[in-house]
Amino acid sequence: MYLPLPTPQEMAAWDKRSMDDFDLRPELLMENASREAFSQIKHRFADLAGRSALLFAGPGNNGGDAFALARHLWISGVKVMTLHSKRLKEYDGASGYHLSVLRKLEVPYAHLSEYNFDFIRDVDIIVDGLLGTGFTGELRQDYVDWIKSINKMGEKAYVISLDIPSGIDGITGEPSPVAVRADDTVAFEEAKLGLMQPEAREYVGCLSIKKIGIPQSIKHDSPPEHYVLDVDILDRLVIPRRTMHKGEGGHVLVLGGSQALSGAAVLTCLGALRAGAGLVTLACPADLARQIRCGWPEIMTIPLGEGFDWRREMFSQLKDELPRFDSVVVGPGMGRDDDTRAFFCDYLENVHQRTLFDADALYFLAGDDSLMQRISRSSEVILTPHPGEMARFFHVSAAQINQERSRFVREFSEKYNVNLVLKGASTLISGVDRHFYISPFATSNLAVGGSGDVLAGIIGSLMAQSLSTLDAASLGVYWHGLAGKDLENTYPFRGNLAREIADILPGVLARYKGKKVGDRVFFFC
Ligand SMILES: NC(=O)C1=CN([C@@H]2O[C@H](COP(=O)(O)OP(=O)(O)OC[C@H]3O[C@@H](n4cnc5c(N)ncnc54)[C@H](O)[C@@H]3O)[C@@H](O)[C@H]2O)[C@@H](O)CC1
Ligand SMILES: Nc1ncnc2c1ncn2[C@@H]1O[C@H](COP(=O)(O)OP(=O)(O)O)[C@@H](O)[C@H]1O
Ligand SMILES: [K+]
Repeated sequence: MYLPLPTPQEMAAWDKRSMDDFDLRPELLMENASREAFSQIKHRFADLAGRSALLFAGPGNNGGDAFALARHLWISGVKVMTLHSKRLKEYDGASGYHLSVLRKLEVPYAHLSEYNFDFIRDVDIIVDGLLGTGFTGELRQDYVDWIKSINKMGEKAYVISLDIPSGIDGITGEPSPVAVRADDTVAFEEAKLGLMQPEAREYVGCLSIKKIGIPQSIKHDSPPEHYVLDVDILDRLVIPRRTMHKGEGGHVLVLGGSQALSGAAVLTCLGALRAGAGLVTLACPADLARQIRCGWPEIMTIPLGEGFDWRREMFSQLKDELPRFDSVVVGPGMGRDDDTRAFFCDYLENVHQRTLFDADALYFLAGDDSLMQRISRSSEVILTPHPGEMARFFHVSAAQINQERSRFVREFSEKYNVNLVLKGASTLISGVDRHFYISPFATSNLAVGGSGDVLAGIIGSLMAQSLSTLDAASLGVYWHGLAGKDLENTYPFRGNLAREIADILPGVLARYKGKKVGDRVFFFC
């Protein structure tokens, strides 16, 4: 449901405790790691004998993984050349041990700085064991050159990165300044946080997570801060009882829409209905409600006041009705004028405890901290900003938010203690439990106007179906991402409508729920 995403520091602490508390020798963990990488290569090449492999071994334990892997390839009849970044005598510990075995087997090796890549004609397999979780800062120039050579040769060869593509920052996922472009990355024990960041996507290739024997109790005692959502989050949705009635599906109230932006509110309602809400009611200015009712018979409406504009006094019409709804989504297409703001302020005085704030509601909240104070520490409310909306809370640009997504989300959570969904590729969710949950999906098919309105409807619907707010957010973000990914098949060049995201929700759920994907991160190819 939630796969751990340790930072390099968290991972190093687990490694250390395995050795200190359980006497697990690093040579053993390295052997396990290399065997897992070996089985991934075997999965790609039916017959390994006679193939050629070039292994890049860096100065640390990542290099040691490459030495151990070189042995497995050699024994399988692969023509192996191992390139090491340090002088042979400088290798010690587990890496030194695996190197010594390699030398006894007389596996060919050469010092990287003395090796001329011009001699390489064709190579089948390139192993990137240059740098793993011990990589920090910017790459040294010789590493930049080696990585560029790997990428050049990789245009015609299969490239596998051990643990993480060399050059990728283990936290931010950014190439620093270049990184290996892998076909496969085999992450040892757990995927490192950087691998899930959008910046890392084009380098990681297919990601698989392979256990190397770190005791569960260690991970349990020192859990990481970040997790990635996995496909079995869909199991939170149970098959509906045949005898259920619509009231059991939950009743969502949407407060949104304005003359210029009626579509946003409709898309939210549609998202809620397609995500299984039994009933969806849209409350909006009366003339707008009349228009929407004509086109959308499935959406119930509460026409407020008269005309097309929101007014403060309209809230009195709604106030006593609020308790009959199971959740409320407020903001999509609502508009930002002063009268709308006044209505919104009145709503905040009487806020439904299961409220999702999106779009224009976020605009009002970001502009006035006293409004945020009214909902802060409400464990069941949720805010769903995109980076631009998040930026307003911090008086920075959307680009700055995207550069340090976790930091801003952490600061927001510490200040207000509410649930938050920071949208965009690799959407980040933070619950009042202070953990971070990352969506594995980066897909341009979701980057279309109205897509976020649909998401708000999905999460609102799940909140109305009695999931906890955090589960509703996690499941909603995953389901929405899955729909976007599925649309890639039909619309590889985009062009899908936001309403199509909503329309395929029940279908993708039926197709993917319960699907076993083993140790491969779903759709991370
Ligand atoms: N017990 C363990 O610690 C295990 C570690 N394993 C492997 O070991 C890796 C971590 O090993 P290490 O901690 O030795 O780290 P690395 O193998 O990533 O190497 C770290 C070394 O890289 C060099 N380096 C760091 N930043 C650099 C930069 N900007 N430019 C050039 N060189 C730089 C430094 O010499 C540093 O000592 C993991 O990613 C994994 O592949 C696995 O073998 C499993 C067990
Ligand atoms: N490249 C992408 N990969 C994954 N999800 C994306 C991507 N681009 C946009 N999204 C998702 O699409 C939705 C867009 O929401 P938003 O920006 O609020 O749009 P709108 O206001 O038009 O509805 C969000 O859920 C966001 O996470
Ligand atoms: K690597």
